[in-house]
Amino acid sequence: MIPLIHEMKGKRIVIFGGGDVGFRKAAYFYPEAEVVVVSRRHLEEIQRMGVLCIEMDLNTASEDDIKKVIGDSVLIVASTSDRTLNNRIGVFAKELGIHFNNADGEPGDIIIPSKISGENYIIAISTGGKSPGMSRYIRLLIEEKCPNIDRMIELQNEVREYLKTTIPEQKKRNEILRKIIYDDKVWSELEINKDFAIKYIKGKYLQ
Ligand SMILES: C[C@@]1(CC(=O)O)c2cc3[nH]c(cc4nc(cc5[nH]c(cc(n2)[C@H]1CCC(=O)O)[C@@](C)(CC(=O)O)[C@@H]5CCC(=O)O)C(CC(=O)O)=C4CCC(=O)O)c(CCC(=O)O)c3CC(=O)O
Ligand SMILES: NC(=O)C1=CN([C@@H]2O[C@H](COP(=O)(O)OP(=O)(O)OC[C@H]3O[C@@H](n4cnc5c(N)ncnc54)[C@H](O)[C@@H]3O)[C@@H](O)[C@H]2O)C=CC1
Repeated sequence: MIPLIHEMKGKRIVIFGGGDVGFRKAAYFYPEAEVVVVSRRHLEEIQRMGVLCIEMDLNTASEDDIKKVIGDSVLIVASTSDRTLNNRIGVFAKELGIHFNNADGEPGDIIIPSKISGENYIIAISTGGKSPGMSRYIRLLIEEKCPNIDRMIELQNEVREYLKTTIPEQKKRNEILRKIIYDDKVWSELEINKDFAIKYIKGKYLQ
């Protein structure tokens, strides 16, 4: 499996199953994507979040009914509490050539990872389905150890642009930028705010 960052703006995603897991998956994609949740019952949290809720018993619904709600979606997620049903939806997805994620049952071709994101970055973590609990653990570890990633990226961007105008050798620029990332004092100043860190960097690295 290969991780990709996918533009989902305006794309339709259909989630089957409106329970806790369906809610988590819907919240993962909405509001960037258009999300439809098809289920016998929908949690109140799902009804309130602004996604389209379609009530349907998937045991009695015909193949046609199900394919109609799938429509021109780019991704189908099965998150009902019935494995056989999830797998059946997976078969339809394959027939229609649409990406498929299975919360429980035969794995589809898409895994939903743990995600850490800020304004300037996205980190996705997966264990290939072997231990979702570990994906969550690793996410919490990174969040705790690296709380100021966004600020460091902004700072690197500023210093980087400045260095391009003052130091012609790429290797030398690279060296300074790397030293800044590995300098604990930069991180502790960033914790207060970016201006403090810039002041420190100017004194130490940009003379
Ligand atoms: C394959 C996958 C399918 C998919 O794409 O959904 C899948 C499948 C299953 N998860 C199960 C259980 C748990 N899932 C979590 C948590 C998360 N699960 C997520 C993704 C995935 N889960 C995909 C693989 C991800 C990867 O590759 O690592 C996360 C990342 C994203 C999200 O779902 O939002 C989210 C963490 C978000 C975060 O906090 O960062 C916890 C932890 C907890 O809740 O504390 C537990 C209990 C502990 C445990 O089991 O580890 C079971 C039931 C097993 C059983 O019956 O016992 C199945 C079904 C099965 O395994 O058959
Ligand atoms: N991928 C993941 O991250 C995780 C997956 N799971 C698995 O995901 C599955 C769902 O878990 P929960 O959301 O907690 O269950 P839940 O019981 O809260 O929700 C199941 C939903 O499926 C709907 N549903 C069931 N049969 C239906 C039918 N015939 N027609 C229409 N709708 C139907 C129900 O109305 C309900 O909204 C479970 O099998 C669980 O083991 C559990 C934890 C994490």
